[in-house]
Amino acid sequence: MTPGLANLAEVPSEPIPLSVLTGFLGSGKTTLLSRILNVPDLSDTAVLISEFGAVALDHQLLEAAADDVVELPNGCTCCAVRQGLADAFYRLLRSRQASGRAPFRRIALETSGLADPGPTLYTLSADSFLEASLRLDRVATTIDAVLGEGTLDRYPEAVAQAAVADLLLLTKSDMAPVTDNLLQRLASLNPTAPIVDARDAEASDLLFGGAPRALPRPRPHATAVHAHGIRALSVRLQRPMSRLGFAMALGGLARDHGEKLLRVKGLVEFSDRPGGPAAIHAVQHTLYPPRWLERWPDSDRASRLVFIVRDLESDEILRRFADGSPVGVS
Ligand SMILES: Nc1nc2c(ncn2[C@@H]2O[C@H](COP(=O)(O)OP(=O)(O)OP(=O)(O)O)[C@@H](O)[C@H]2O)c(=O)[nH]1
Repeated sequence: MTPGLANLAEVPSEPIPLSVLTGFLGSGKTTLLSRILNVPDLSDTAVLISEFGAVALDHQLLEAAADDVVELPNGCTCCAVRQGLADAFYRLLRSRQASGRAPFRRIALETSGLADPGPTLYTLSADSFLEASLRLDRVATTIDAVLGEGTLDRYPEAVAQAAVADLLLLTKSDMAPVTDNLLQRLASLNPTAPIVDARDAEASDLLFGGAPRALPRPRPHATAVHAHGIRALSVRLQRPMSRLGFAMALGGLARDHGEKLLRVKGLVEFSDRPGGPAAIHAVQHTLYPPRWLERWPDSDRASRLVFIVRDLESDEILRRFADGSPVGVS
């Protein structure tokens, strides 16, 4: 953060819902965002747009009146540009406070089409002011119904975007029917996110608050093999692990193989923490604090994890979680 910016901004009394809209280049993010922002109930939404390339156009292409639009040119939201993202949030919140108006009711962040959302989420969780001021509503990822499969084959960025999503939004289904293969692929990459045909859904539910009607999920495929040596391994733990045992297993994996561990996501119950399961997230070397859930989201009560890895053997993962009697499907 730029020195001094924190002093000029106050934490709002209620955290502001923030949703991140990500998805590969040209997959329909800006088009969808325009549709969402045109919903009257979603007025007073601030928008941050992070665009790849020196010439930023998306804010001009956004055919909607957002309350405030901040453009982050050249915004591959990774590495050094992360600081720009934190500063942009500060500026947005501070200028609103300076205007004397109540805080924004919500904020939408459109990432660049090449961004790995992991570092973006890290930026938000690593800054205490932003963490207190914002509440992550969801990460929604647009998937092009026409080009999606090929894009997932060719671009690890697209795989990371799909894996990190809380909601997968299929776009362009007016151009071609959504194929079973694409659904299968998405279900394997991300076993928890509902898959929604954006065309059929209420725009007001897509990014904030509501839960849009999802398509039936196909069963994850037993052989989800991806290009570039990237593949997904689903692991079910048959016995609850202790928090320490789990932290050592996942932490050791991230320490020794972080660059091969593109994404870990899961729902895990611990032997020494009764109550609901924890949502587990890791991106490469970064492990996020577990988010405790009050209850399991569906009838499946098994602890389960998905590892998206590059050139990492399943056995190397499974042996670390031996205390949980893991069963892996890749
Ligand atoms: N037919 C059809 N075209 C769409 C749909 N969504 C987006 N498009 C078109 O696809 C093109 C790219 O859409 P954008 O919304 O700019 O995609 P984006 O993901 O914001 O693109 P980047 O900012 O480059 O990453 C535009 O020509 C849109 O009009 C859709 O659901 N149906």
